[in-house]
Amino acid sequence: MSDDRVTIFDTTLRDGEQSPGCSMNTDEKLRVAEALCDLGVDVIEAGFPVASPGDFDAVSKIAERFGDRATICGLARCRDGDIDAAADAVTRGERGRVHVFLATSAIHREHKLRMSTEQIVERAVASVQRAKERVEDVEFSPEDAYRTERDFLCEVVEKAIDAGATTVNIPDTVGYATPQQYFDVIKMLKESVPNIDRAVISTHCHDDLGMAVANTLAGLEAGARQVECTINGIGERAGNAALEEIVMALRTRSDHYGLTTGINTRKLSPVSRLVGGVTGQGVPRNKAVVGRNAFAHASGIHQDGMLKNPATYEIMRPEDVGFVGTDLVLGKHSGRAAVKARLTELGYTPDDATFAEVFDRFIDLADRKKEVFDADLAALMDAKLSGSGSNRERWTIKSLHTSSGTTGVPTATLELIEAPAEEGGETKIHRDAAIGDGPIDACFNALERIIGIEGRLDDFVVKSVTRGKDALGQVDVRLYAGGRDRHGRGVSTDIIEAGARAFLQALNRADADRRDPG
Ligand SMILES: CC(=O)SCCNC(=O)CCNC(=O)[C@H](O)C(C)(C)COP(=O)(O)OP(=O)(O)OC[C@H]1O[C@@H](n2cnc3c(N)ncnc32)[C@H](O)[C@@H]1OP(=O)(O)O
Ligand SMILES: CC(C)C(=O)C(=O)O
Repeated sequence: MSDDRVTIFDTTLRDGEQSPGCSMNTDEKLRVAEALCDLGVDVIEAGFPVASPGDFDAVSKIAERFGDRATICGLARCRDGDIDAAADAVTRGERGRVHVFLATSAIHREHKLRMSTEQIVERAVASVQRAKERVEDVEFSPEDAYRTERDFLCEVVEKAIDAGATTVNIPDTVGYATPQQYFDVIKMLKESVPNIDRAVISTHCHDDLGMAVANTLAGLEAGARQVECTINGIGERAGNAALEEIVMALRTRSDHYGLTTGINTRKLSPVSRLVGGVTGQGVPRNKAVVGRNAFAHASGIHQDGMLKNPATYEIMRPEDVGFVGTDLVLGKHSGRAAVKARLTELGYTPDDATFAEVFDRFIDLADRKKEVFDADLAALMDAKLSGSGSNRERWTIKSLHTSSGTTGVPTATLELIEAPAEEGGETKIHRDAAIGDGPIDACFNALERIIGIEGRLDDFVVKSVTRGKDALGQVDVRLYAGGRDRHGRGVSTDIIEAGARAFLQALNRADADRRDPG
């Protein structure tokens, strides 16, 4: 491999699986392994074969089926049984790797392993040699390498390479290093270990302080050429470095890193969804690269920028990571540009006056609803278009208040704006209140009194435009008024308001005929 090509070692099926609640059965592991091959990872760490017969079976089957598409790796402690199990499983396929590890930091040596430094070196060397008898491709990890004394780390790494390790992995097992510190340790190994050129240096960073990806990238800058990572960053505790973030950082900032991978980035989002589904650990909306919000824009200024040139607010193209496209989410922070663009996409070409009115209704709706969907916007537009035909209706609602319940008389208090008949004329406000059989009936009675036209309600149909508790309700009314049948439509998250708007639209039509009978 050329010196600028980074080996992607995916450990979703091993370290990722160690994340609480993320364990996978053999079928699930096979599905993920196939997706990882399609994605183009170089090495799949498929499991820890000695851990259970099920894991042995999964690693063996993955090696059999996919060992010709990626190197399949099995993890082993420095114990003969572990190494033999890992070798037995991975050698079922064409390209197998055994990954042996042994902790080297003082705290792990003294409290967990209860071994001296001499014993550690001896056991590491013997284990690498045992693995080497079975496979050519052996990786060695000094667990908790970052917290290991530097001289001792150099010694273990050198001896592991002499024993046959072709990859030396430098784990920041507890996610303690900062990017600069991780850079320094990799650089130090490159400069101080005499035989380091005979092995690939690998990174394995945990995310306890949220620095796993930054540390991994720092490791690459210092000379590492393999990265261990997982889809969606799943793994022990806070997780591992996220594969999708590393790959897209290298690609997007190739000007800075000058490194490449063999990953087909268009598969990143599908693999992320697969792993999220199989593990039941969904991807947070704001997750970099693969989260639902990664290419979604909700604020008007950003939406306006995106419509003018996507490069204003996106540094990657959504299609390049497998998203259909940018999502301009309509809501209370949206501006005119985004709403107009969406209406055009939906096939509407409102004139300025119609758009101004629909935009006002949109903002009013967006204040009550988390997200305004296409169907909501279409309903606002349709309600407007099914109006009197003139751009501005003579009567519009300024405010509406109703009271109703199991006791007392339902009442409605309404304020209507009466638009001037001619340009430059005076706008008038009318107020009235009425009672009725229910709050909607009370609204209708108040509307009739203010406008001075009576209607006989023949039909009242209410339906929900979208789903959810805050869905927009649409009311269609048919009433006989001014000697004719009239239709009216109103939409609102409040069904009483939607009914009043529908009734008012029908009365506006009757009023237009009254004023202009011809
Ligand atoms: C940083 C990492 O991610 S390391 C990988 C972590 N992954 C796992 O643990 C995989 C799931 N684990 C398992 O299924 C089990 O723990 C097994 C099968 C590996 C071992 O199970 P058990 O034999 O019951 O041992 P247990 O888990 O209780 O303790 C671990 C033992 O391994 C020893 N050990 C830990 N790491 C190593 C190592 N790299 N090499 C040799 N021995 C080790 C511990 O000192 C301890 O030994 P002890 O029992 O003599 O005190
Ligand atoms: C086994 C090693 C590589 C590991 O997972 C760690 O140190 O975090």
